[in-house]
Amino acid sequence: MDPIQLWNAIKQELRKSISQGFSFTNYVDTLNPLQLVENENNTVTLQLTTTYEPVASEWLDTNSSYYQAFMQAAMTATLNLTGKPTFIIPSVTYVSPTPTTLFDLPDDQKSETTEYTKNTNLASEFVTQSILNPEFRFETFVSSDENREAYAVAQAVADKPGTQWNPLLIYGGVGLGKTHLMQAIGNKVLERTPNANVKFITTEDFINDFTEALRRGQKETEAFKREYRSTDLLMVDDVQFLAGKEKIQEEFFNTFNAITRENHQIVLTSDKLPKEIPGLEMRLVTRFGQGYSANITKPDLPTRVAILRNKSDLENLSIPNDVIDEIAAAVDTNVRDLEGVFNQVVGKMRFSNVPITVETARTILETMNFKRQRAITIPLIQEAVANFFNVTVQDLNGKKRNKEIVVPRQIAMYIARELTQDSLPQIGRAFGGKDHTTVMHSTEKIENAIENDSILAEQVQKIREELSNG
Ligand SMILES: Nc1ncnc2c1ncn2[C@@H]1O[C@H](COP(=O)(O)OP(=O)(O)OP(=O)(O)O)[C@@H](O)[C@H]1O
Repeated sequence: MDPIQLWNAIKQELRKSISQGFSFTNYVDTLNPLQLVENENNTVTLQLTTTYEPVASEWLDTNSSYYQAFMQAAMTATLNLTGKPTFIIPSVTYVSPTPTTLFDLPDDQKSETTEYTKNTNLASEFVTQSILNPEFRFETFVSSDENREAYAVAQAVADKPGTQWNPLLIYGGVGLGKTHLMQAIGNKVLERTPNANVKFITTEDFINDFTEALRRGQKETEAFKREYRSTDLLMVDDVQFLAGKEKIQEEFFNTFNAITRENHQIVLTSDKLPKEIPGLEMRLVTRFGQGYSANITKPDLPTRVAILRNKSDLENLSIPNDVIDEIAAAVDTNVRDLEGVFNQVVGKMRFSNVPITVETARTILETMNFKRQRAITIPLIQEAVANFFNVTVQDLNGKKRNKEIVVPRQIAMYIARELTQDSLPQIGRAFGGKDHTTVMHSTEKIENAIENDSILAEQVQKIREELSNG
């Protein structure tokens, strides 16, 4: 097979699964076929090159949607070309372009890349380049009760960065849309002010960049500082990973101060409130809390249905309502999982002739280990804890202060915090209208006690198992 002919056939297939515009232009059209290499295990590697480093790193990730889409497309393309599907593996290598950064591209190519966040002209080559996902916009985010506050304040920040809500901290469990909302701010700011110095990075990038700068010496450390501190909008994902890293926290603190001093904007995400992150220095806890902290919780069933419907409309697909209901009812973990199942269903629609019915959806759900399962709710936790300690649910929700009741109540609150997405005030209300500070105090107490009390740790574990076994 000729690599160029093969690549063109694969590209044609990829056009159907990778959204047109930015994604296709950057992640597919910028690749050039080099050669085909046959491997020992009957697979063939298609070597491709790109002059964009971020594109190459995205293709390195075998879990990325581009990589997955490629595998499917290659099967169909080889089937069309040769009559039998062949297992083709993409291998994308970065080659240095003559113009050295995306921003040195000729003007006619610049417009295609404007959605890349612009780093400063000073961009040191070891500092992580920031890329925004162009699909993470306010328009593609389904706003519901669980994220309404975060959505509203994110829009306010995008409209007037560096004014009132600084920093904005978006916190909540995995896969609930924190990064999406954060990048929506970046995309909006860049749309209005294309020259703004907007930087999106993960906490891990910050740690790696700083460590690398230190390793390289003083000049590079200065360059690192200049680059990070001169941003107009700095977005840092997953700041809980700063925990326990003193030197990094010090640098982060200084970066934070330098940016906010200039009235430039910082947006952070975290899996919990800063004061609940063990090993985060008090001065950072205070700084992170000085702007606005907005929580995102797990979407309920109607929201999950709305998210799937929205995705299906955006991609111009006609997925039957009962299929959407089936998926939404079974996948109650987070939006990322919901999208994972949705993509499988879309893949089935595109690559096989099987009609998408509730039955097909169920098979997909089963292979992905999702079945209509009972969600762990606060009432279920209360019931399990009450049975375990031989007290009543009324006791847990009441006001009695004797140890036999107080400890199970604290354990129930602790497990509710751990296994549900409910916020502290929601948990407080479910326990007979207790204040959120009582819930916080109780969960901290159990969290600390568990470390030294193996009996307590075992009791909590048994209740967890009881709950997950249903
Ligand atoms: N309300 C929503 N509307 C539309 N899409 C959503 C919504 N919430 C999440 N998503 C989608 O779900 C996926 C996961 O979201 P995202 O990456 O923002 O999660 P996260 O909270 O940052 O997770 P993590 O903590 O694991 O980084 C993304 O593809 C995002 O677009």
